[in-house]
Amino acid sequence: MIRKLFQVAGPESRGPMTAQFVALIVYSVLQGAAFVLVVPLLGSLLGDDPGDAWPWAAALTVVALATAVAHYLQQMIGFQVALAVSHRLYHRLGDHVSTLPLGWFSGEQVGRLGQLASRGVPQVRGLLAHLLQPLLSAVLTPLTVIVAMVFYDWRLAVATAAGVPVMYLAYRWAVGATARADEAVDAAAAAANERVVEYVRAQPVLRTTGGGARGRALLERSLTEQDAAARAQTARTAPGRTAFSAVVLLAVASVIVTGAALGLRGGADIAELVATLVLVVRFAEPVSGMAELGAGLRAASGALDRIDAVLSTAPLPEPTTPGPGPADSSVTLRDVRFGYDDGVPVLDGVTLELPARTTTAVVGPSGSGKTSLIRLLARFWDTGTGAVLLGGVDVRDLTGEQLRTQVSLVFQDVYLFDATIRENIAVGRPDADDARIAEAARLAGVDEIVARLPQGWDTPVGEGGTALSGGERQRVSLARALLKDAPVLLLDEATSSLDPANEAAVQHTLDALTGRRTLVVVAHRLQTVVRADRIVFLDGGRITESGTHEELLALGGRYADFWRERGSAQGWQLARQVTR
Ligand SMILES: Nc1ncnc2c1ncn2[C@@H]1O[C@H](COP(=O)(O)OP(=O)(O)OP(=O)(O)O)[C@@H](O)[C@H]1O
Repeated sequence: MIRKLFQVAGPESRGPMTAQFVALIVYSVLQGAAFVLVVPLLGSLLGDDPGDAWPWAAALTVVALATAVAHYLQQMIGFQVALAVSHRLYHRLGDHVSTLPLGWFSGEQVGRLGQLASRGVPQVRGLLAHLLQPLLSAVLTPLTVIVAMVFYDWRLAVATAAGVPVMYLAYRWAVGATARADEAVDAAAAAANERVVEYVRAQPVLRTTGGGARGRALLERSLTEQDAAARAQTARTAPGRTAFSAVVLLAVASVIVTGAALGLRGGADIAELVATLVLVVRFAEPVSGMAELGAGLRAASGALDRIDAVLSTAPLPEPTTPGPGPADSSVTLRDVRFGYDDGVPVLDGVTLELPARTTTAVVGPSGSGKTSLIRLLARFWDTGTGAVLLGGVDVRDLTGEQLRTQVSLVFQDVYLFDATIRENIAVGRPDADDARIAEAARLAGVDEIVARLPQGWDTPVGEGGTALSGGERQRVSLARALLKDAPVLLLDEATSSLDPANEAAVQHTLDALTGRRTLVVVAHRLQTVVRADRIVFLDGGRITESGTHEELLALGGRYADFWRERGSAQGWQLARQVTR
């Protein structure tokens, strides 16, 4: 865990963390030394001449003071290092995720990243600030004591050391049992949380369908399961903790018995023996404390693993120096094969030449790879084999900045910031003047939304844009893309916002851009499809038909089938073709 801590904290934190470890080691050894000095002190006090105790008392005072100073220093260093390292970790995570492929940012990853920021990094901070000291003291202080005991009575030292492996095994067992019980409690808590959120979110459905009682029963059941897991946790962890405490007590008792036997047989100095036994009892203190550290250490170790997993994710390779950049706004795919992590091919040998300033509609059944195709154009991922070229240059030879300048993308699931409409449009170009923002908004039909809202341009859109409808959000996103003014615009039309006002706005935008930009549109609107220079029909990751609307109708293939079946519909979805 300590190796991983150094690895995750990065080279800049290595120096301060080493200083913290040195301070911790010095403190733990001094603490052990202070315990050890009690032996000669007591030995002298109980011996023939108590006056011999003075030098030992002085030595103990000096070491005790040094221990107190070391304790203060290690605490101060620990807090400072913990703060600096957690601050650094936020930066490392932020810097690293900004180099990751856009495709990495799935909902699941974003959720995990949020958890890392809100809980994982603070857990690592807690490890540095609060857990390392008791952990190192639990190991180093007893070790110092055992080494020192060899000089007083090697037999007692051996008896004490013999208990260490047994205590270690008992500790592992106790911590293992706690870990398993905690996992069950965490899983039950997560399930109960999900149910609570689901119950709240599903209120409209539950009330309108009369399913309230059933929804509540599901919630009650998960809460009961959570209670049961918490009760089982106590039952499971109690034996381990009790066994560990018992083993520590037994180890101490066996040393006391050994000491007593040695004393009775006259093999040891009684005064030193009594003092050594006091030492053994103190030895048990930091060791017993270890049982309390298990849960915190496990949580911190899990957080380190998750942070390491993010930091180890390979970034998108980029050229270090910018090359010549795209010659024009043409788009080319050359025998592109691509699949996600599960290895199932999503695009299977796609070749396309889209000349500059043309409009291409990509259509096909759900799951045929349309969204994946346009996301590859924006380099969300790199192709498995084949190449994607913008203006004749492989996207892998473009710097991030060159790619961002060349391409704008309007997603289906538009994300708006919790800011005003104006700020949301200007997000990619904060320096844009009002006239340019107004022009982009007019082209995307946002001016009409603004006119309806009491606060106009300064209307806050709420978290994620919830104050606007899906279609309105997509229009704001379109205006944002227009303001950016990239030569290639990729648009994934939202099926969820096929209302006439939105359709007219999107069409207006596309008409205004036709012949001025290279447009690639995952199309769900008939208008977009019919007016495109070229329609590409994707099925099972392959281009099965390609041409103009008239050419594809004349071909009499799947596109023509669709046209005949749904030609009069406002919006459409193609069903996956079932082949037997
Ligand atoms: N991030 C992802 N990870 C794993 N698989 C994915 C991911 N995104 C899409 N897929 C899978 O890839 C295949 C193609 O998906 P894609 O979204 O490109 O299709 P589509 O034609 O745009 O579908 P739709 O019209 O329903 O949006 C589907 O089987 C989908 O489940």
